[in-house]
Amino acid sequence: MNAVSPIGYLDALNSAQRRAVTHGVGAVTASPLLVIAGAGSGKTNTLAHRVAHLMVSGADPRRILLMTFSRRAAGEMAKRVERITRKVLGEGAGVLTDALSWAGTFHGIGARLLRDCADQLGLDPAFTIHDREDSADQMNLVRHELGFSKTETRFPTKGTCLAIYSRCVNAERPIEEVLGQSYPWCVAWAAELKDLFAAYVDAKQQQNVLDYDDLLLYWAQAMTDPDIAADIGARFDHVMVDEYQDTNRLQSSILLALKPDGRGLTVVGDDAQSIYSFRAATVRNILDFPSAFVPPAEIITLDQNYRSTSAILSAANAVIDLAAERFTKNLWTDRAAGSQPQLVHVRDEADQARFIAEKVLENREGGSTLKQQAVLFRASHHSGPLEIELTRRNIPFVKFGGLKFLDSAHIKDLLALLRFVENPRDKVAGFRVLQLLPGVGPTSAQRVLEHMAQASAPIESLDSAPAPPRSGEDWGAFVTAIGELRAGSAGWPAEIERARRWYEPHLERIHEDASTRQADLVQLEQIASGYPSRERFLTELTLDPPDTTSDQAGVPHLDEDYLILSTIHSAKGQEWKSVFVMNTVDGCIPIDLGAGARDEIEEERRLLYVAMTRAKDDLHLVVPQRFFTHGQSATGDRHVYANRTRFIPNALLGQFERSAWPICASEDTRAPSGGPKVDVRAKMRGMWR
Ligand SMILES: Nc1ncnc2c1ncn2[C@@H]1O[C@H](COP(=O)(O)OP(=O)(O)OP(=O)(O)O)[C@@H](O)[C@H]1O
Repeated sequence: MNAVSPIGYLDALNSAQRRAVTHGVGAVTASPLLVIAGAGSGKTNTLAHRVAHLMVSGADPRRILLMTFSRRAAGEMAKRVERITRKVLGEGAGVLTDALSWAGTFHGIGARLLRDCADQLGLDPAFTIHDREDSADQMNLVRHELGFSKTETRFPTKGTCLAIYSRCVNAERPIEEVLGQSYPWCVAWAAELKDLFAAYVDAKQQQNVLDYDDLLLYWAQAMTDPDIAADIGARFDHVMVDEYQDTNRLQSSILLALKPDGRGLTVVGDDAQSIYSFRAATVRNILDFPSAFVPPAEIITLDQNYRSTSAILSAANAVIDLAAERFTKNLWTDRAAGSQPQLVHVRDEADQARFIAEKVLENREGGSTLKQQAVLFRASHHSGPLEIELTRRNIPFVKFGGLKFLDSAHIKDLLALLRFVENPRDKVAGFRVLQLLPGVGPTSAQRVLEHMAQASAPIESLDSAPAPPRSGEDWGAFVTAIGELRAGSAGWPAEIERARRWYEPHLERIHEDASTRQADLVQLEQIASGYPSRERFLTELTLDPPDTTSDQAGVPHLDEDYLILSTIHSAKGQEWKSVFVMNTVDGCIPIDLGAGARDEIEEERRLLYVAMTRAKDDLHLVVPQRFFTHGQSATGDRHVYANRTRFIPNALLGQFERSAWPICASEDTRAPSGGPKVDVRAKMRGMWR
């Protein structure tokens, strides 16, 4: 055992943090706790200490449920817990933290519990999970079958249908209300949409697939049975939820059903950072939490910010102070003032890109690595011109929140194959895989799937399936490969290599750039080796796909230096020495919104606040004055003028230092000249006289 006193590891915490960490520890069961943790106030640190402290004080790690916003956050939390626990228990800490197996996202935990309790719920535990794109494809199939794709006036698209469905489910609100408030142009289709959703649910059940929403919906439904709720609730002594401001109604119902009296329940969040209402998250969850219990939950507020200089914090406070409704009080810091955040006016997006690239290099000359700097933007496509500029100058960067690694066609193909093997009734996966074979189109794929659907052993039935007419030898190779994969003879993760060997000839036939894509497949194989089974791999990857290739692969990039580009949403929970916020103009932040969307405007304000509070030492908000309009030729020069974001009105300008780039004397600052020094015209005339 280490010489540190058992409680010494809590000395570095401030008193509010320490109260949050030790709340109820040692009592038979802790009363419910809400930690309101402002930006940079050490929320993650505090939660990690609480988990460690519980374990050090004798709590069974297998009975701790920790739910975070992303899988990455769960992983980071587990590492921190281990570091802290190690200080007290030395080497023995590893055993404890390894046993902390119930750490993950709401959806991931839901999937595990549903498989565990499948027989009680009438579910087949081999269900597969559809990601958003698969779900939209499934919705489209049903929409087509019901004849809605051929209506005279245009029926909502598959994406809109899925969004409406998802909103109803997650917000636990009737369709009429959702349509009236968020999709008024679809109100006339309410009856058809209900039929569509009913058929969509049937199709998923026939195929034994669950979509993202089902993971929460089925879990919540399961919890309405008192015996099942008691059984699941009794598995955990402590339930902790991070980023509670970004949970939805369904998640809060689940939580309250897990621990109806709130004992052992801790939620942590910040209402000022609630930015996921488009996924039906509601800030009401955090506000209503204390009064859900009798006696009400204890509230501990963390309001000391350790991250930012006081000049940055003061500007961020001023921005959020203008919010219509707010519950946390302003943060304070004892960090030095530092320089004021800069509002930098540039001519257009091209200048914005040049400015950022130059400044980033200048910072690097000054001793900051690229990784200590981040460029944040509201929408993924905003970074286009910057990506070009960085590439041109050879400045390496990694982008978060853009096109996901797993969205590429070849990765989706290979995953669909594995999913089809896992659950041969999964039509969306089957449809995709079969059409990889030469000569197989939707009709012959459909015929094979129907044949399989009628068989009790679908994969085995492939032997007697009608071979698609033009698939030739590839059909036999496909049936053999899929049979071997299903039998699992190679074992996991070796079987992914078998899958890849089957897929590679098709990859080469379908894609011209097959060799670059092959490298991704090898990388996928590496990622797969980090999971214990095919089922876990597919589940976790579908639920929380890596943002970028390097996000998962990590290791080869660790020593390299690169600039971070990120959407504001994906920057949540992170911090950098220098932060640049692009396009700080109306129309970008707030993003273009219809009139009357007050709640959405408020959320945009919080987004700017989240972006600003990511900065430790310096912050630049860049304001391009004009934007080229889309839909014109490359040489066209139509543009629109932009205004500084409404979230920084004139009254707040004192919080910022303003400048223009490139630096040139503007007209009104040029010194009056007192008339021309040389009368050139007179000289010219004099030449000939
Ligand atoms: N008691 C403390 N003493 C010194 N530094 C601390 C303390 N608590 C936290 N910090 C530091 O403050 C910074 C912010 O902490 P952390 O990332 O946990 O904040 P957070 O509350 O999760 O932030 P956000 O909600 O904005 O993402 C980190 O650099 C962390 O090391």
